[in-house]
Amino acid sequence: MRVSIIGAGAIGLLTASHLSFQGYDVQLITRTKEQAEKINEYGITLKTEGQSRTVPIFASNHVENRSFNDLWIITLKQWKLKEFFRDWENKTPLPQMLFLQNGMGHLEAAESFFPSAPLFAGIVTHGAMKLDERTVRHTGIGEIIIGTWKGSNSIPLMETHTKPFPILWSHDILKSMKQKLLVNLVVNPLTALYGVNNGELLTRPALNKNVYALFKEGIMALELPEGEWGTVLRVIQQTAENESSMLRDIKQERSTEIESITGYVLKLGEQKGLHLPITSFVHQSILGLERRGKDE
Ligand SMILES: NC(=O)C1=CN([C@@H]2O[C@H](COP(=O)(O)OP(=O)(O)OC[C@H]3O[C@@H](n4cnc5c(N)ncnc54)[C@H](OP(=O)(O)O)[C@@H]3O)[C@@H](O)[C@H]2O)C=CC1
Ligand SMILES: CC(C)(CO)C(=O)C(=O)O
Repeated sequence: MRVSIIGAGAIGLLTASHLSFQGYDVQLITRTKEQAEKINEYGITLKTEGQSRTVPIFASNHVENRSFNDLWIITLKQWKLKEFFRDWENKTPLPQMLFLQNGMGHLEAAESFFPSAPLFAGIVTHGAMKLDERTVRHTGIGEIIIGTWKGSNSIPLMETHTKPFPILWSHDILKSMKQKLLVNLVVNPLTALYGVNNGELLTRPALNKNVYALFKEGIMALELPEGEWGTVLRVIQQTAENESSMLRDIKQERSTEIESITGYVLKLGEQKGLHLPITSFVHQSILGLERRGKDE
């Protein structure tokens, strides 16, 4: 199967190297020509605990042989998706597309831009950190869960339960997305506000209380059961050493995905007439930090 991965950041590099190990014919689409040249010359180096493996991958800063691709995996940040949608709107034929973003709302947007393309939603519970243009560290072993969003029920990637890169198929992807949204609602803004790794949310008792308070608002808005606390704890433990993607964005003074995570939950709460003061507080706080680099 020929797979193009759009976006060579942490998740793009991680996914490209593992799919290549699994035997897929992978093409990686970078934003810059320089990054593509580096990857073509030296390959991708994947670092895990005590191990380092390099794999040759073909990279380019534009999509080549569009019609011969079986699948595109989009690993751009949420705020880059609009540009991607506009670039490919009204262009046919389009291959199957799998979106791996955190947050919600992007699949509805994709559907309106690509009404005839088969769309898949995916959630990622791995932790990954891009160390340089061609090197990624797998900081937490999780899984990728995929489900149909629109148009096709055939699995775009083979299901595999093998660690360190399991790919699982969900028949209720919306539920899986809500569960992941709950994790990101709690972990991402709090780690970004306190400047701590994911694991410290649990090991510092004072922070732990805030994690739980935010979780309570989240399950109310998303109509999820109290038992989801176990899911939140499991992902935090699996990615304990990881800096959340939002913490990294704040540190690097980039935009965050706050609107697709906390903003989405606040809108949902508003529609349901719910009072979500802690969610609202962290939303405003992240917006404040996000603007800091831009305004000063
Ligand atoms: N990292 C993690 O541990 C996890 C991340 N996720 C989610 O996965 C998604 C991706 O995150 P992550 O990989 O960390 O983000 P990164 O910022 O590391 O990667 C995004 C990549 O997209 C590239 N890009 C931007 N514009 C274009 C373009 N026009 N064409 C091609 N590439 C482009 C960026 O390039 P450049 O840097 O050159 O601008 C960057 O390399 C997010 O939604 C995130 O929330 C989910 C779970 C865990
Ligand atoms: C799973 C988790 C919380 C890993 O850090 C993540 O999704 C992120 O950082 O955005």
